[in-house]
Amino acid sequence: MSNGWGYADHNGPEKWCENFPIANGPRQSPIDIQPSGASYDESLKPLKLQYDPSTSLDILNNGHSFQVTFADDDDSSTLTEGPISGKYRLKQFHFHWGASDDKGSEHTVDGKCYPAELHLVHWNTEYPSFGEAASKPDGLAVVGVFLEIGADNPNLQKLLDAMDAIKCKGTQTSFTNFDPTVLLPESLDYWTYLGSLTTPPLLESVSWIVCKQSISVSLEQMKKFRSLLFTAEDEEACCMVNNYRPPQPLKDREVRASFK
Ligand SMILES: Cc1ccn(O)c(=O)c1
Ligand SMILES: [Zn+2]
Repeated sequence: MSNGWGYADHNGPEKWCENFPIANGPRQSPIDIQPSGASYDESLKPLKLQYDPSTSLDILNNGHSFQVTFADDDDSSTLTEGPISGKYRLKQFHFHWGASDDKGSEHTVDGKCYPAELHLVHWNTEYPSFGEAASKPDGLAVVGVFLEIGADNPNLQKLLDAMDAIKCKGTQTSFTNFDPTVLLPESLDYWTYLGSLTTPPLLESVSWIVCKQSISVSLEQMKKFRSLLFTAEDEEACCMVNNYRPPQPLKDREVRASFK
């Protein structure tokens, strides 16, 4: 396809259903989380995130976001407990953000948008690979963390410093010895529901785990996110902003809370 999917009017979220009809499926993401409609489930366990910094490999501009990819050939970096059963391996994390501070997150809370949202993507080791897991209803688990405008967040700085090397689509650079734990909020209280990838192919294989507490990002740091480009070096430059899918219908799903 000449113009693959993206976030512009001609290839953005409103058009994805043309090539990915599951876009109108029963368990699509993101959603608007309404805390008053979420049911506290005392059987939900605390999240257990055990990451080994030596598994971080590189940082890449893939033309939709920037992502840090991890070695996932053993159980060095895993998510267990929480709402899931079994063990899920960390594959990558990436962000979604807006052109201005009033939008950018994918999930919203009672309609509130955050300027950005972090996704930590894990796959179920019941299956042989990420690719296999991505097509199974319990194949993936993504931890979402909201970013809120506030104080400069020193834990984002290593990511921001790498951005000059990945300005254009298709560029990547080594990104080693990074522990994603530093990106998590103090409290790991969460909402959880069954959903999908928020980008094509929009597969309905994700157990979503959205943290109630946000982490901070400064206005200057957000400007750095917005300095990335959707486009390759030899194309007309287009700023990487508004790379988020809006909330989708909840349909016949419940959202559970790990906290009262
Ligand atoms: C696997 C996957 C792909 C895209 N996005 O946005 C996600 O959050 C997770
Ligand atoms: Zn995402």
